[in-house]
Amino acid sequence: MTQPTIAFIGGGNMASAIIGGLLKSGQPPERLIVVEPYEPQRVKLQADFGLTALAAADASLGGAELLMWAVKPQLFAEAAAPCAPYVAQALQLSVMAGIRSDTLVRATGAARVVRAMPNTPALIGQGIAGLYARPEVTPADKALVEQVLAPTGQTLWVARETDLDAVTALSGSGPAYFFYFVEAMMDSAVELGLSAEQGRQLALATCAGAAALAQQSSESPATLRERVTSKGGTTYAALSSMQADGVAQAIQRAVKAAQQRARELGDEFGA
Ligand SMILES: NC(=O)C1=CN([C@@H]2O[C@H](COP(=O)(O)OP(=O)(O)OC[C@H]3O[C@@H](n4cnc5c(N)ncnc54)[C@H](O)[C@@H]3O)[C@@H](O)[C@H]2O)C=CC1
Ligand SMILES: O=C(O)[C@@H]1CCC=N1
Repeated sequence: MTQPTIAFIGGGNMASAIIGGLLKSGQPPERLIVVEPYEPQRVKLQADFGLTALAAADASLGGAELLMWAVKPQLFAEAAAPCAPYVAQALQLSVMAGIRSDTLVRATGAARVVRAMPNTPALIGQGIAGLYARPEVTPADKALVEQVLAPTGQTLWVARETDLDAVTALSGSGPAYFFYFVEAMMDSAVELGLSAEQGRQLALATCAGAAALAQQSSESPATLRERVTSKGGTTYAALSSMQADGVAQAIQRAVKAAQQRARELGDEFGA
């Protein structure tokens, strides 16, 4: 596939993860445009990627086939206004949480819009991004989006835009749930007399190993859990304690709270 010209509006964490992956996969840096108003971040982009970032939108955006929106949702309207004169013909790809595609269409005048919900393991090429395409998006557009995101990890298309709120709650925010669990494991390690570093090593190796086992095994996570749980043994004691504390229900309530907040963000910024 020929390499498209891609413009990023916002050159922060998420954009940098995607730019890093693109460059590694052979995208020529001269076909990347980044609009980034924060000077120290422009200097960093230059140092890390050899890119020259623009301080503000200009007519060079008109040469981009793909416009990638990677600003905070609160700043989208402000960021979009100066870009709008140049970008209506391009395919739009937004990673912004809570900016609905209708809002993007209104702000840019573009019809072809894909929304993505990535997650931070994208930084090491092990993310997963949920994707939603408006009906105007062509199969070639979808292939381009997959090509651009491939270096950051897996992709998963959803049929309805509202499904992205669930994706946000599962995999967008999910890394934070996992880190929270690891933090709690590390605190327990210290309480049990191990050092924090020993706790970190044991907790992370266990979680990484368990995740890899679950991915590679043909058995369900429930069956794999049962295999660890000897009757009357230590795991049984721990899982019974979790069950008595309603841990599964607490996780389900937390994920629903994230989904609800994603909906609210859409209402807030789509008005
Ligand atoms: N961090 C995460 O786990 C995830 C973040 N996202 C979404 O990605 C988007 C970007 O997030 P991050 O990269 O973490 O934020 P960030 O704050 O690292 O990057 C945003 C960048 O936009 C720049 N910016 C501010 N005003 C601008 C303007 N008017 N024009 C152009 N650029 C402007 C900022 O200087 C900053 O460098 C957000 O909308 C967020 O919802 C999506 C999935 C996961
Ligand atoms: O917390 C947030 O709103 C963003 C979206 C998913 C991860 N971070």
